[in-house]
Amino acid sequence: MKVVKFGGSSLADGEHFDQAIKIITADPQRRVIVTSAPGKRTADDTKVTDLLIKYAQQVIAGQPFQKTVDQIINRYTAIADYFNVPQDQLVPLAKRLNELPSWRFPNNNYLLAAFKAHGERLNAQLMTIILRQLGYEARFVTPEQVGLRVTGTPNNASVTPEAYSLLDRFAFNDSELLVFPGFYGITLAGHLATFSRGGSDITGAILARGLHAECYENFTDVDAIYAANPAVVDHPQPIAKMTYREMRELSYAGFSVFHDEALIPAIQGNVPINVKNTQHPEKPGTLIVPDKDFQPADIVTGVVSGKHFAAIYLHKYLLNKETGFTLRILNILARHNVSYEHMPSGIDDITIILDKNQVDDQLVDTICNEIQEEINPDQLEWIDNYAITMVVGEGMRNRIGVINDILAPLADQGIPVPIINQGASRISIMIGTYDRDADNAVRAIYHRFFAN
Ligand SMILES: Nc1ncnc2c1ncn2[C@@H]1O[C@H](COP(=O)(O)OP(=O)(O)O)[C@@H](O)[C@H]1O
Ligand SMILES: N[C@@H](CC(=O)OP(=O)(O)O)C(=O)O
Repeated sequence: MKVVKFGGSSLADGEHFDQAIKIITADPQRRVIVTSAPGKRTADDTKVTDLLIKYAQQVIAGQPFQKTVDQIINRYTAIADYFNVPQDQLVPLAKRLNELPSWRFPNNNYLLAAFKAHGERLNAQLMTIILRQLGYEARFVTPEQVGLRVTGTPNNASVTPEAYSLLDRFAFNDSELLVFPGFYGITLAGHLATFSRGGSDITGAILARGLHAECYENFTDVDAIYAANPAVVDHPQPIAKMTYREMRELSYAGFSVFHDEALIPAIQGNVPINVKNTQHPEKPGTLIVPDKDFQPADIVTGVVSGKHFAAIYLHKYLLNKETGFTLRILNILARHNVSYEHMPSGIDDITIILDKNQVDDQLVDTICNEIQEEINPDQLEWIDNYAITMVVGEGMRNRIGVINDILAPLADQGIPVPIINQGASRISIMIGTYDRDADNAVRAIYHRFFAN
């Protein structure tokens, strides 16, 4: 059995639905289908998830929202019309969307999550209606019904171990297609909570593990995962095969094509992932497999840059002699619920790199004030313009001199490298640059390793 997830770009309109249904029905192994919310139809279109966020914000602010609701309903109606679905079949979907403001939520974060979840929920319902109308035995299944329990914050949830024991007990028959909404689960108190943005990939992976799929097919809008983001490098080389670890490092650092957290259930369940293009399903796409099933042909598999980083830099003489110094700084971060990404250090210096989406200006000031007061460093800086470039490849493991091949093209281009972190992972090297240089750094490194 295969779990098949379609991204928002693959379910944006009737034609894309039609193509997705051709893919689903072409292979009898494709039995579990995960839907995203309708994505952008054109470059300047708005994703349904973003319309739902607008709807939630208007409700919270007490502003008029009917225009936004109509815009959302129109997206589903346009898809239904493509398949001549009778109007009355959409009435329950529109009713539910209209009723959301009357639901009770513990706070506005839960409200936002529940609104967002409906993009995928209504799309899964619509997909079920269309499949049935076309004569297939299809069942709409919700996270509530299978026990997809989550914890954490309502808009950044994580699956619980209990969800897997509940999924294990979920029964379905050989002839039916199951259609699940992606992106959300149910909290222990019974509220809807979403994963972080792009999180339908996570639902697909949870179901692939929980229902013991032989493969998780992730359909998107590119022929493969490329060795560099196609928005940065012209016609980058497709990656035929890579390991879970490589993909996790690459997606975390910026390969938005597959969510980094979606790798975890696949790793735990040992389920291979195949990323494929909805428009070209005959192409092999990219296969993501356990380390043991992979022999690297190249030194580097991918190069990626993320610009959403900042750093706290501290200098203090005899830092190396002080016990508990790092612990005290990390405690300050932990008090404010801030995690860190990398922490290169020297005898008198330490740089703590973090995802700056976690902090606002006020929190930066609070954290820096607390560090100054508790640690009293000789120098303390908040560096806001870091970008992190990750060079990733299982093939780097036992190679000597890879770092030279990475740094030489950067030096040729006059790109300064304030930070390097090598050794923490055997399959990646982190290069810190200033954000203005990030894309050039990716291009320079890519061309050095993939010139031919
Ligand atoms: N290395 C990469 N290889 C392929 N696509 C990438 C890469 N890095 C970023 N992307 C982007 O990811 C997009 C697909 O991801 P996403 O928009 O989340 O798709 P979906 O709507 O299918 O979930 C591609 O259109 C491409 O712009
Ligand atoms: N619709 C959600 C979740 C998701 O995974 O979407 P997509 O498959 O279009 O990346 C979002 O936009 O974040």
